[in-house]
Amino acid sequence: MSLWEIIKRLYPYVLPYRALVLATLLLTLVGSLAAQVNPFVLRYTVDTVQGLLNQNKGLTQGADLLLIVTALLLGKEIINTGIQFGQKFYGEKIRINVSSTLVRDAVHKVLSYELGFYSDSGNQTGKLQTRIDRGVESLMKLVQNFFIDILPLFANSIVALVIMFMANVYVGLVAVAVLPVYFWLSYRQADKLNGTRRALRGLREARSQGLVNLIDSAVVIKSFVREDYEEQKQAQVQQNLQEAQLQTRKTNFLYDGLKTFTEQIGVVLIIILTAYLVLDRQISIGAIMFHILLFNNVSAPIRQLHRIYDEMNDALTYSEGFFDILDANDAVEPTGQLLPDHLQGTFDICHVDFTYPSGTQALHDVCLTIEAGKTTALVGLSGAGKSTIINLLCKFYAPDRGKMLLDGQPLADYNTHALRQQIGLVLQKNHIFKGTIEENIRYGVMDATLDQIKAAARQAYLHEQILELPKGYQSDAQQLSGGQQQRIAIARLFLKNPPIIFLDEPTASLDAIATEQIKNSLEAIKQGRTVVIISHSLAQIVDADCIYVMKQGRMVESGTHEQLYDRRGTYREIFDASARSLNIEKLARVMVDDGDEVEDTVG
Ligand SMILES: Nc1ncnc2c1ncn2[C@@H]1O[C@H](COP(=O)(O)OP(=O)(O)OP(=O)(O)O)[C@@H](O)[C@H]1O
Repeated sequence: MSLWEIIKRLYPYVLPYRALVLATLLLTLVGSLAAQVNPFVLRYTVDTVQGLLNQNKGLTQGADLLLIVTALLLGKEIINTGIQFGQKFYGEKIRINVSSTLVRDAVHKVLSYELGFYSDSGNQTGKLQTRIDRGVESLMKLVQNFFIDILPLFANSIVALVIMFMANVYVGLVAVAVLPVYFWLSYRQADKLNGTRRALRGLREARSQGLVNLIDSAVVIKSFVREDYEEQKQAQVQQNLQEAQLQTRKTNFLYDGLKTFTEQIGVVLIIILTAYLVLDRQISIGAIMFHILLFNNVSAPIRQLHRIYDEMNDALTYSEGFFDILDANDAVEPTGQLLPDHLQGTFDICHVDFTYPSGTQALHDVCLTIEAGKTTALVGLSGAGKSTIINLLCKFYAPDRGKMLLDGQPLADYNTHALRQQIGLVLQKNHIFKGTIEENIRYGVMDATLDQIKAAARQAYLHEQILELPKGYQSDAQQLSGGQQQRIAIARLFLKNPPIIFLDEPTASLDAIATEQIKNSLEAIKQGRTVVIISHSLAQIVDADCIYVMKQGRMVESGTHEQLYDRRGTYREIFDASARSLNIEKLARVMVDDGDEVEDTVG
């Protein structure tokens, strides 16, 4: 991305603050004029003092001069303070406002993208965050540099140079002659440092990320006694950081020294030339200080040049990745117009193929019907493609080929948000937001009352456990056990109360008692709704109205439990393996010996 392209992209963001921009530019102009007051005052002072001395006049006659000079310098300083404040404040205001609009836009865009966007290798959680942070940070450095460094410093420099030329062309030429050397040194410095600041930041992030990972992985590290290994890994990162820091410092000290040396050569040349001109009676003695101070103003921005150049490079590098996020219009979730007002809830899936963005083909020519008001179970070994079917039914992804209909209408035609309002989804591992239990359950219906939340928690067999916590519903939800978090997700479902329910291993992390309780609760909510359930637990699927069996992305069998059992195919294989793993024969014998009803338990 070129600098011009970046400016064009930033233009609409800066446009609403054009009044501020104009005010900043005006202040810059006034500030650059005010910065030249000192040389004039000093020249006037030296020349007047010299005149007084020549006339053998002393302190009494010079008192007026001191008063005038004091008033001038103080007045200028007061004005300058105001100008600098205004300039920095307005510059910062533009920067802060533009940066928050950029972040808002990025968040809005990211939320509007389909799931496939997040699974792209460059967009995974941490990377996306880094791209947004770095992009905005570097763009804002550019805006800040422009208003706070580049504009004021260069305006000062140009005004000072013009004044030098106007006062004396030869002195002006000497000042200009030093500049190319100065520019060249700054360019070399920036070139040497090119990327090192970026590398340094990367290493610092790696170090702090490493520490975070250490804490997250503490249990595994300790259980495998890998403390020494992890320490060495961290030490290596620290060593790289140390070397990069030293290298940066060395380059900076060297080039800063060379630049100061060049500047001093400029000062010496100006002193020699102006002294010669004074002795030749071409200019007054005050002009020596006058030119030296002006030269100082000319060289000031160039001292910052290598930093500005480097930060500009950063903006060029990172802004591209950031604007890519804003521009990923292909990834925006497609949304249909059809409103699912009177849904029956019959899904027809015909000859569907689906491939994840990573290239894994998860479904091959899949056909199934999910009948309205009935419970359909999906069974199959790990990786068979069961969850993928739910992903497609929720419109998280679109199929590569084949038809997907809901109540006879293409699923793609339904308004995505309205459709998802009608669907309740409970997964094997459910996300719990940072916040209280109440807030987490409320996610199901944002304006639910506390009583409604409690009722949902009761249905999910969570209420009693919440009451035992010191802070009750205000406890931190992320501190709950896996099983309790699962019940929060189920409570969200009860609160939302949708006509279509997808359950992907809903009781996976629950203990036996909780599983039984939740199973009963889910039985109640299933009534009259379209339910799709995925479960490795036989107890959850044997009662389903229809069971579909999947193998390696294909639908291989379907029917009721009894039909599939008799067929002695894949379902029977899975069923027998599950029975063996549960040691069901022994359990049954124990229960028979105990005189219990076996049939109820074995199903
Ligand atoms: N987000 C994803 N990106 C890429 N590939 C994926 C993604 N999710 C699943 N897959 C792949 O798709 C295939 C089907 O996965 P899916 O999760 O649908 O299986 P499943 O039958 O639900 O398995 P399990 O019972 O273990 O949950 C697998 O090969 C899996 O690796």
